[in-house]
Amino acid sequence: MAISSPSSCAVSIAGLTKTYASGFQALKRVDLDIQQGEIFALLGPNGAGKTTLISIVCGIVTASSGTVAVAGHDIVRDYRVTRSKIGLVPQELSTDAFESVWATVTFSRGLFGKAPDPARVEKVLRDLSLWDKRNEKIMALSGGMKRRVMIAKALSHEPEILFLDEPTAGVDVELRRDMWEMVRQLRDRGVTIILTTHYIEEAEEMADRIGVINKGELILVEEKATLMKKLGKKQLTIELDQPMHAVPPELAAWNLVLKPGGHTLQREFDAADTQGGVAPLLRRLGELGIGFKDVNTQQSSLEDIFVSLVHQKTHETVGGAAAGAAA
Ligand SMILES: Nc1ncnc2c1ncn2[C@@H]1O[C@H](COP(=O)(O)OP(=O)(O)OP(=O)(O)O)[C@@H](O)[C@H]1O
Repeated sequence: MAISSPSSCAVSIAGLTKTYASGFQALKRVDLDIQQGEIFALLGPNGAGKTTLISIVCGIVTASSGTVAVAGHDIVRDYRVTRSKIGLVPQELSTDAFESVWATVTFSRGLFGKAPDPARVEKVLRDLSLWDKRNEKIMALSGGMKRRVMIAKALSHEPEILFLDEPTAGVDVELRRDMWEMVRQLRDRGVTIILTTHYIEEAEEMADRIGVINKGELILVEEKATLMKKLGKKQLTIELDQPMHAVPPELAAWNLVLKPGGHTLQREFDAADTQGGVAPLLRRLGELGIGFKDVNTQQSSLEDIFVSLVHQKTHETVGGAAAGAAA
């Protein structure tokens, strides 16, 4: 039976908690809706609960409380339906080393009760540049190729939702780019993508929306562009012709910082403030006869934002105690 949730929701998570048998609480009342066709990146430090969250949605780990619906179907009551809609590329490469690429991907499709479809398997292998390797045993493949096989397995039954747990951990730059391209193509075909990553650059490059999880709590969910705008900072740097001893009082309104040596003035402002008062400041410098050689602005990256968010939260909640306790 379908749960009443907006039809555009690929995954709807409500009040989800998980306490492992050890007594460790890995998830604390997580609420999250993932829209159909979006790329959602889940960021968080080691041990934050990302894999636990994904594993619950995929039916590998049982929740302690709360509900999850996949395309409107409850993952416990309608587990057959929900599992057939999901593909999971796990963090660890786990597949039969002695099987051929072709056999293992074909077998994965069968696991979901889908009729054999060699044309479909061929397409998946070709899309992932694995076609030439189809008859090779998995153990003979490089780490990057094995990772592609894991993706091929996850796609073999044509899932609507693909979970990628650390898809590019330990892969080289070229394969990472290829995988990003492949993920975008899947999204363009309507597949919803949920990925976890430690590479903030990956989230910055790919995600439509970003969720940040820390110590089992979802501390933020935001459109990437909004997040960068809202929390991002810009820094204006002015390289002076002549060093100065102090910021002239006429420039007080701009809160400039004079760097040691007196050659550089800096000003930080919100990224949402597109002007940042730069033009009036430069005009004022001209009026005061202060010459400059160079002016540049830098925007903080998602990485800066992420680090400051998690750092801030850690200090708020545990008063500076060490994060990421061992299992
Ligand atoms: N089976 C288990 N029993 C007890 N604790 C567990 C179990 N599995 C995970 N944990 C703990 O739950 C917490 C969250 O783990 P999880 O693997 O979900 O984190 P993660 O965000 O995916 O981390 P990483 O980025 O390191 O993969 C960790 O502290 C982990 O040690």
